[in-house]
Amino acid sequence: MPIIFCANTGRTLEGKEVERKEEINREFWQMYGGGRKVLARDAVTPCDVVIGSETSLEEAHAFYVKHDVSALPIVDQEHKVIGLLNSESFAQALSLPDWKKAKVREVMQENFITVAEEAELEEIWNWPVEWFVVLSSSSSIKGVLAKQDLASLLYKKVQQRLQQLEGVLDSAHNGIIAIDKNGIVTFFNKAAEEIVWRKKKDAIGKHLSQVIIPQGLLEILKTGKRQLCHKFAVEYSAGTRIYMTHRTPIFEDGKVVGAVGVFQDISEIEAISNELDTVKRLNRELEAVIGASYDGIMVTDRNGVVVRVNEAFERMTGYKSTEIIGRTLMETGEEQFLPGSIVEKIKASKQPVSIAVDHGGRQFLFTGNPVTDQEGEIVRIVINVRDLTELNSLRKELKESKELSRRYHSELYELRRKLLQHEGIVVQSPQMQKILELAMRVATVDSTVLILGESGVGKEVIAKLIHQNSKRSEGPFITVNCGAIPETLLESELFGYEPGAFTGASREGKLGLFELADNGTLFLDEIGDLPFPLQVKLLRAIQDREIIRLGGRRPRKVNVRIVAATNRDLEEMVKNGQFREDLYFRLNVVPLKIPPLRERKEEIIPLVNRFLEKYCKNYNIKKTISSEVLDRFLKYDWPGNIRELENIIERLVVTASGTTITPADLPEHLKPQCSDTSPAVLVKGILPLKNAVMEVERQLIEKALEQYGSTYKAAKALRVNQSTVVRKLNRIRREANGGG
Ligand SMILES: Nc1ncnc2c1ncn2[C@@H]1O[C@H](COP(=O)(O)OP(=O)(O)OP(=O)(O)O)[C@@H](O)[C@H]1O
Repeated sequence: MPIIFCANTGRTLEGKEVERKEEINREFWQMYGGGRKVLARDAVTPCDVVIGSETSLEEAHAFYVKHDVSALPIVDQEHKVIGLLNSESFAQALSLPDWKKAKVREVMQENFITVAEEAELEEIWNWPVEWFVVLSSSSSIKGVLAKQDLASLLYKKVQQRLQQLEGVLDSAHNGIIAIDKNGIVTFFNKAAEEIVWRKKKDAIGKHLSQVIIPQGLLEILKTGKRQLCHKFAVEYSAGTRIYMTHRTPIFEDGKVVGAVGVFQDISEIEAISNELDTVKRLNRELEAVIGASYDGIMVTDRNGVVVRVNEAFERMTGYKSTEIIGRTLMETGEEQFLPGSIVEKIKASKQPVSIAVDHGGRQFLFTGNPVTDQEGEIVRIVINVRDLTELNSLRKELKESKELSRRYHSELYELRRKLLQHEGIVVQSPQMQKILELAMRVATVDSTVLILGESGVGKEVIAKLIHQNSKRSEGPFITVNCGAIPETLLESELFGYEPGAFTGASREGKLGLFELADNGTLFLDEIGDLPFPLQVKLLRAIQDREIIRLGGRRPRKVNVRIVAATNRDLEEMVKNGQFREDLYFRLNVVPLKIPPLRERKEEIIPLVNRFLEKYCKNYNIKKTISSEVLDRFLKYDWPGNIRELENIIERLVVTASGTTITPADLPEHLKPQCSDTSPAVLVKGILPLKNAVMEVERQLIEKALEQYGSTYKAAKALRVNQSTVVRKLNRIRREANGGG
C-alpha cells in the first residue's frame, strides 16, 4: 500500500481539499503515532512560570534568560493567558525607543491558542497559529508548544517510520517499484531486486525503461487508472517467466505524480495451475472412461472400504453406489456375493487376484489390482467385475461352430477327393492339398493365374480344374502351347486373321484362339516361350479385353480368362530382358507353384495305382506291380514328373511279360544302378558302329518322348530340331515294324 505523504504548506485549504488533507493526516497519525494518538502533553515544553502583562521588558528579559524557555506565557490580572513572550517579541522590542521600560503586553505574541494537554496533535496541527499554550485538566499552565518544535518532532518520527516502512516493504515477498511522474524509479524493494535480477542502487534514479522490460507502469502515469491482477510474460534467455501485477497511480493534489507497481513471479504457480488443469482434465477423462466401461469397476481404499463404483457395477451386482460406498467389502461379503477375501489376498500378495463367483445363475469374474504409492504401499484396490455368462455362452457357441466347421471341412475334403478321384486326379501331399484349395478359391473369381512348375507336374491339370470350378465351366477351355507353334503362325493362331490378310490366308479369314475361348478360359501353356513381339500384343489383349485380327482394324471384344503356365524361371527371364516385365506382372496376379514329384513322394504309390488301374482297363489286361518296383519308383527322381511316371506304367502294362511287373521289366535307367560313375552310354559288346548309333538314337528318342510327352519338347531336350526327332522316330517305328 503506497503512502502518500504530503507536507503541510501552511496555506489555507478549502472545501474538498481540506477533507482530503484531513484524511491524509488521519492516516499519517494513525500510522506514525505507533498505533496510539499523540497528545499535546507528549510534545509540550514544560513551563511552570508565567509573567504578568504589565511586567517591564527588562525584567521579563532577565526572567526569560533565566528560565531558558522558547516562550513564556503572559497572563492578565485574572491569570488568564493573553499572549506569549518569545524571541520574536524581543526582536520587536528593539524597534521601541526605550525597550527596557516598555511593558510586556506591547510586544507579546497573540498568535497562539490554548489547548488541553489531552488534545490530539492531529487536531491542533491544523490550527493556523504558531504557538500553543497547553493547559492541564485543572486549567493550570503545563507549558508551551511551538509548531516548529512539533514539525521537527514529527520529522524525526516520520524518518523513523519511513525506515520502518522500508524495512517492511523490503521484507515483502512481492516486488515493489515506484516511479515519479517522469518515470524515474524512486522505490525498489529487495523482492524486486530478486525478481528482476537488478540491484536497488542500479535501479533508483534510473528511468523505468532502463530497469525492467515491461513498461506498463508508464501507462499508468498517462491514464491515471489502476490496473489490478494484470498478468504478463517476459521472455528471458533462460526461459519465459509469468508475472502478476497491480499498478496504482500516486496522486498529489489530484494530479498523478507517480505510480507504484506491486508484482509477483507466478511462473511456478502458473505451472502448478496448468498442471492442476491437466490433472482435472485427466480426472474428467478417467471419470468418463470408468463411467463408460462395460465392465463393472469398484475402487476401495487400502482397507477395502469402497470409495467408488461405476454404473456397470451397479447394473451387474444390483448394489446402488449409495448402499455400498463407505462400507468394506468384508461386510458385504456376508451377503455371499462380493468376494471380501479378494482384499486380504491382494494385501498379502500385492499382486492382482482373480476370483470367480456364481450368483443368481450368472458367472462373475472379480479381478482386483493393487495401486501402490512410491514406497510400494497399497493405496487403492481397483476391482474389475466381468459378467462371464454371455462370454461363456459365446465361447460355447464358438466351440460348437468350430466343431461344425471342422466337420464340414472334412466332408468337403472328402467330396473333393471323390470328385478328383472321379476325374482321375491324385492329390495326397499337404503341398498339393494347399495348392488345390487355393486353385478352388481363385476359380470363383476371374483373376489371371500363373501356374509354375517343372514339365509334367500337372500344370494343365490344375488349369482345367480352375476352369471347371469357375463360372465359365460351361464355356470352352482352350489350350495353346506357345512353345509348340512356330512363331510365324502363333499370332494368327491367337488373334485370327481377316480374309486375304496374307498370302496363303483363307478367303473367309479365321477366328483366333482368343475368340474361340470367348466366355471360357484360354490356357497359355509354355508362356515363357512366347516370342517377345507377341508379348506386347498379348498384354494389350488381356488389359483391353479386345483383340484385332491380323490384317484387320476393328477391335473385337473378347471375354476370356487367362491361365498361363511355364516351367521356366520367368523372373530370371524378366531380369535378362527375355520377358516383358509388364506382362509378367499382369500374369502373375495369383501364382501357383506346383512342386516336382520328387518333393511329394507320398503321391507316387497312389499315382502308380491310379495309372495301373487306368491302363489295365484300357488294354484289358490284369497286372500287378512288385514291391521292389514300387521301391525303385520311390527312390527314383522323376525328372519328367507325373507324365514320366504315367508313361512308364503304360509301357510296363503293355510290355511286361508276367502278371507281376518286376524290376527286370523296368527300363535301364530305372533298374538299380551299379554305380554312379558308370558312363551315360554303356557298350555291352562289339556291333557295327552304324547299328550302335541307331540304337543309341532309338533309346534316347524313346526316353525323351517318355519323359517330355511331345516331339517338340523331346527335340528341345535332345537339342535337335523337332523335324529331326519326327524323322528319326518314323524310321525307328518302320524298323520296329520290320520295315527297311
Ligand atoms: N495329380 C495328378 N493326378 C493324376 N494325374 C496327373 C496329375 N497331375 C498330372 N497328371 C497327369 O500327368 C500328365 C502331365 O500333366 P500336365 O500336362 O498337366 O503337366 P504339365 O505340368 O502341364 O506339363 P508341361 O509342362 O509339359 O505342359 C498328364 O497326363 C496328367 O493327366
